[in-house]
Amino acid sequence: MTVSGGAHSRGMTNTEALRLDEVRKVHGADGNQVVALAGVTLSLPAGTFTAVMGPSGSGKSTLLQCAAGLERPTGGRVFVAGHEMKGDETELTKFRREHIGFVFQHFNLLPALTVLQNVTLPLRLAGRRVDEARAAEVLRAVGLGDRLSHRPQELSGGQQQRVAIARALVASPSVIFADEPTGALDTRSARAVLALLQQAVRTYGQTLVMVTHDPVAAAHADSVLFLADGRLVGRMIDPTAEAVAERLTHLGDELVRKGA
Ligand SMILES: Nc1ncnc2c1ncn2[C@@H]1O[C@H](COP(=O)(O)OP(=O)(O)OP(=O)(O)O)[C@@H](O)[C@H]1O
Repeated sequence: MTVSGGAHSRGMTNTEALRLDEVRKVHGADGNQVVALAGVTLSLPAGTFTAVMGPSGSGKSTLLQCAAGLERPTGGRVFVAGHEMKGDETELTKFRREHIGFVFQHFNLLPALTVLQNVTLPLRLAGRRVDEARAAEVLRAVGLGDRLSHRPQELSGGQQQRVAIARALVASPSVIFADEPTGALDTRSARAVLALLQQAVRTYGQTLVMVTHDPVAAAHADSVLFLADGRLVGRMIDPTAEAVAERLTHLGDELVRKGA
């Protein structure tokens, strides 16, 4: 299946933020190979929020890693904001620093740095001008304006994840990739983080791709892509948690019937 996002329903521009052309990823050596991605083609417009779902082992993390330039595909091509992601490790690192933001399940904040320093670190690493006033403004927007000089361990899990979101937003990347961003949070903090991610897309026009196992989290996205056996097998626009859960159950049934 090929997925192509149309003009966005809220009237956003249809600039392409992410494109994958027949992306394949094979892990392991000859004789012991696992096909994690079996040729994925998709196009996501800028300013959209996309969730990626599928059974365990269906290739979600691999898709995210390849799309974000953290893993090299075995075949196919990845374009971010019209630029093909290619080159040696140094070029890829530079490309990621300029174009890609990350939000991880376990926040990945540096414990020795303050909240403000954590948020400005990607700009420093990229050799970009550090505008502390803007960083503080983004931290205020995520509800942490009074925590700038705190260390991550002085914050709750939900607050730490909001710092990580501010860190991703401050660099204005072409795409933010979030891997199970609410996986380590209680329900209430998860809801706040999801609302914030949604706001980043709706208010700032950020493009966001989120891997999740949770239909409630996926329902915050504009559309959900379903993966099975390393292939895109479906797409749902304007998802509800119930509809996503039902689609996932049927996906599981289909795989059981096929003997996967
Ligand atoms: N480094 C690796 N070496 C070998 N096989 C791998 C490697 N990484 C992933 N795989 C395999 O590739 C397939 C896809 O894995 P991936 O982690 O992308 O799935 P996933 O959908 O994210 O799973 P989960 O929901 O359990 O996190 C699986 O069969 C997995 O075992």
